[in-house]
Amino acid sequence: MELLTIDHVSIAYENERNFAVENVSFSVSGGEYICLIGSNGSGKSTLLKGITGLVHVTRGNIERHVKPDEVAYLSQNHGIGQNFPATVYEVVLSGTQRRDKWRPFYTREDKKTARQAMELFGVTEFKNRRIGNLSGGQQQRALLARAFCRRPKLLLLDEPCAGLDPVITKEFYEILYRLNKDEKIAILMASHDMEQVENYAGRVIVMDQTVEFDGTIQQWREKISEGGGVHV
Ligand SMILES: Nc1ncnc2c1ncn2[C@@H]1O[C@H](COP(=O)(O)OP(=O)(O)OP(=O)(O)O)[C@@H](O)[C@H]1O
Repeated sequence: MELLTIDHVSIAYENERNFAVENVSFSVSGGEYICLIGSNGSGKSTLLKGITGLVHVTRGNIERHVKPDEVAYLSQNHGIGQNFPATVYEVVLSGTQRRDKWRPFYTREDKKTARQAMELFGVTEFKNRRIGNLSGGQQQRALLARAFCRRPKLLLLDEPCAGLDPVITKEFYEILYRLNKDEKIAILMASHDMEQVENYAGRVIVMDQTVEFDGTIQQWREKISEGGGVHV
């Protein structure tokens, strides 16, 4: 089942002749694990923001064949302010609120979902701590637990492990892989971490404003060995 169709999309921030993303087309199907790779400034984050609606798509069209609540987005860890006035439990629980069914209270079912998500992502022990007091990796896990509460079909991730140590990073990618395999959540992730891309991605899309390559990791390796690689 197709979740997302990106059709000849171009995105410019200011000057309409200076595109950060240019004429990009591809689609994402249920259960795929796709890594968007490319050098700094190649348009990966911009494309993800275009998909989420955070930036305006200048030309072309993005069709989402899923409800807005079925898409979750997690960006780079910029560190939540220490004084952010919510505990891990409150942040995770807020993920159960759906835009189409807003309620002024949480049900017993919502609380159970939040507890399960905290357990799954290993943040139960921090549940009463302010999220801003956690380490970067713990915060990212809590935010992923929050995203998971929505039962998303598609998870968009923008370098979610930037700045995290290698052990935490590996753990985080293992969680993502499990989500993809066990829960069949499709993943579209911008990444510079080629080890993770090699280990987990079923498909890689190489960007340089436009799509330079779209295929399996094996096909990508072959292209590189033939000398056709793009610097990432
Ligand atoms: N808010 C903005 N206003 C103007 N230009 C922007 C803005 N954000 C990004 N750009 C420009 O758009 C282009 C694409 O940037 P983008 O952040 O999408 O690349 P990226 O592939 O995600 O890079 P990185 O790997 O460094 O995160 C770059 O030239 C960048 O300078």
